[in-house]
Amino acid sequence: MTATNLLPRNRRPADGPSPGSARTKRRRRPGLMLTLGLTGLGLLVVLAVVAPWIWGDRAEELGPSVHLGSSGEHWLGTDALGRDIFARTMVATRLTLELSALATLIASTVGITLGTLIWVSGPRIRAVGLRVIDVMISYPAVILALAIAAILDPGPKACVIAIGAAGSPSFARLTANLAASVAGRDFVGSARLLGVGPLRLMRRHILPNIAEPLLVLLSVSYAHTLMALSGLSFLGLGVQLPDYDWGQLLAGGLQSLYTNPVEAVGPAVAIVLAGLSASFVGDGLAAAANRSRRADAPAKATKPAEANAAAAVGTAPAVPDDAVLVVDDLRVLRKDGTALVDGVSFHIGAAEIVGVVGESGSGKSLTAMAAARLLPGGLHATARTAELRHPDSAALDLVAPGAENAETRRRLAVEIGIVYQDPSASFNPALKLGGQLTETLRVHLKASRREAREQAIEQLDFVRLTDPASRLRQYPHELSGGMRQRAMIAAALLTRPRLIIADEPTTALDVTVQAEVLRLLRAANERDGTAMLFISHDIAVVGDLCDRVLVMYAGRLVEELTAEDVREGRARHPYTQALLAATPRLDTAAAAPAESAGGPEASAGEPASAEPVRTLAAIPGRPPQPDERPPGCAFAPRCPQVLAACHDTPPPVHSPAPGLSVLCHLEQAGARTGETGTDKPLEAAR
Ligand SMILES: Nc1ncnc2c1ncn2[C@@H]1O[C@H](COP(=O)(O)OP(=O)(O)OP(=O)(O)O)[C@@H](O)[C@H]1O
Repeated sequence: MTATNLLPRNRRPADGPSPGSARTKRRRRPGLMLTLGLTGLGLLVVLAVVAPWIWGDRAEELGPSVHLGSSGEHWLGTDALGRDIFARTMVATRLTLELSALATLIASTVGITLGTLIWVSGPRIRAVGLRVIDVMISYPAVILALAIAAILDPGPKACVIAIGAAGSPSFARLTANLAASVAGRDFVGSARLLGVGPLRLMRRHILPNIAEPLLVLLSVSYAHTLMALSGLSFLGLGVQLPDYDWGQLLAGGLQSLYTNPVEAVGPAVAIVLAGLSASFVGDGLAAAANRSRRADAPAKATKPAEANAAAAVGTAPAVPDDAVLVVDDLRVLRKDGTALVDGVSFHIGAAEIVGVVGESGSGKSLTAMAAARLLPGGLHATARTAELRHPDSAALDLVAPGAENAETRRRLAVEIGIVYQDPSASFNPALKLGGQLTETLRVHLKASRREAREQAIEQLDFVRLTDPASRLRQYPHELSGGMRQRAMIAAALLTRPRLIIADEPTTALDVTVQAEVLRLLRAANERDGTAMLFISHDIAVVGDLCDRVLVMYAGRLVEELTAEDVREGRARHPYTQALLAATPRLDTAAAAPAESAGGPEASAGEPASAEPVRTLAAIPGRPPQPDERPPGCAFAPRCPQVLAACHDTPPPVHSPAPGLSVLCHLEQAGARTGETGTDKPLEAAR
């Protein structure tokens, strides 16, 4: 395992060009291009407005001298009827720009709507829709426009429709693809939890965040449209006399190309300059966007295989009456049947904080997301029981297929609060904090604007954000990372939820802010009696904050123990022992080696002691991929205490006391001394 693999997702180096690569070089001077483009387009717009007033009469005035060359009176000569070509070129600016704008508007509106519909439809329609669009894009837009224009009657209306229709597939594909990439971000997950429907999700949360690349396409598309319209007019399919645009003028000029070439110069130069200006705006916007874009973390990739059965830790013998979340034999499966989370069972009582700890990829987040009905597309969950319980109403089934309805969404939104890992991805960057914080209260609790605002201020105050009222008017980027995470906690607390899921809420923060965030979570738990599922790589943090700790390895729970056991270092499973051994402690810490399972995460930010007392242990090797789990214990290849049985026999569950369980052959083999407990046969434990 490399050190990079061990890093949390938001700390891994992003894929992208190295400094000095070709792409980086092309990004230079976005400001200059943008300025040139905007200036050019600005001048053209001014010209379009004023030209008919200034040159309108002169452009229509017939003269005795036809096909005149360039002169002081007629800078660009005259046409076949003696009209001044410079004046006509200036006047044609308005019609040319108007028609191009109209066609671009049609292309973008139709395309974005189509892309949105494709994205919100089910996976099958989406796949077919994208395939059809790919085929349409593979035909040059001008050829498509020519075909459409030829079918319709020649004229500007036909051309605008033809070019608009031909340009729409590009917008549709970009919209659908960008929406898919933004859909995985935390704030979209939150919005889904809040019960926001797909169309509103698209309008409010996705479109504003993909506006930038769409804007770039808009400028580039405008340049192409202008060229295409001029081309169709030039071919006689576009603007018809007595009206004229630059394409029309160019067609007239080309008839006398050999006798009076200057006639073609004016419209040709105008077309090129306008096209270049629009392209510059597009390129400048793209370069500026590239510079500011944060690189996305690499996508997770796994290979198909068959699920591997094993005994389960955490099946508490007695679920308390006040349990808020009860999960029994939870599996999260890929479409091919591979279990990413395999047979996880646990419960969280009212006011209890349960920690889940494990290496990257062990299934912590998927377990949590399944509990909030927020699994990403392509995955589904099954369970013997997965319920959010409420003393006054029926339990909410968290995995039942087809249970999505308004009441389910409302209960999920109100009863579960989520705090994500990356504070910068937790809020929609395009919306002010106020609207985002008050949304759930207004939509699901029908609070008035004033009540929702007061609640938001109260929670922001609780998380110790200064001047909470003015924070509501700020955008997320105006807050520091720690402030954003505190605002996220405030957002999660707004409905006074029964359960908070905190998915590595401190991993992206520096060590002082981490401590503050942990204090706030504890305070919220004490104030409201909120149950909490707290996920972390860091077993020391989990031991400090939580009441009970679940240890996950390769998609399964391998040990359940009390936080006191964690603090005292009383782990039974060799994996938990290794995590503890790899965790620096303020009283005994030494530097952690890079190749350790808990090492880099656990040691981040911890001060090393001047007097190293013990060396932190490393766990060689890496966890298996979900489809490569061995038939026996998944930890066996890395286990320092491995037995022969570990390699090919699934380990049994051993429960030495209520609330304590461990999935390990060592317990049954009597390899430990002085322990008491009940070994369950494998079948009984499942
Ligand atoms: N959308 C997905 N499609 C397919 N596989 C996925 C998906 N999301 C996660 N996985 C896989 O499921 C397994 C568990 O992932 P999960 O994100 O729950 O792990 P984790 O313990 O939370 O890791 P981390 O600490 O890095 O967030 C991993 O092998 C991961 O590659």
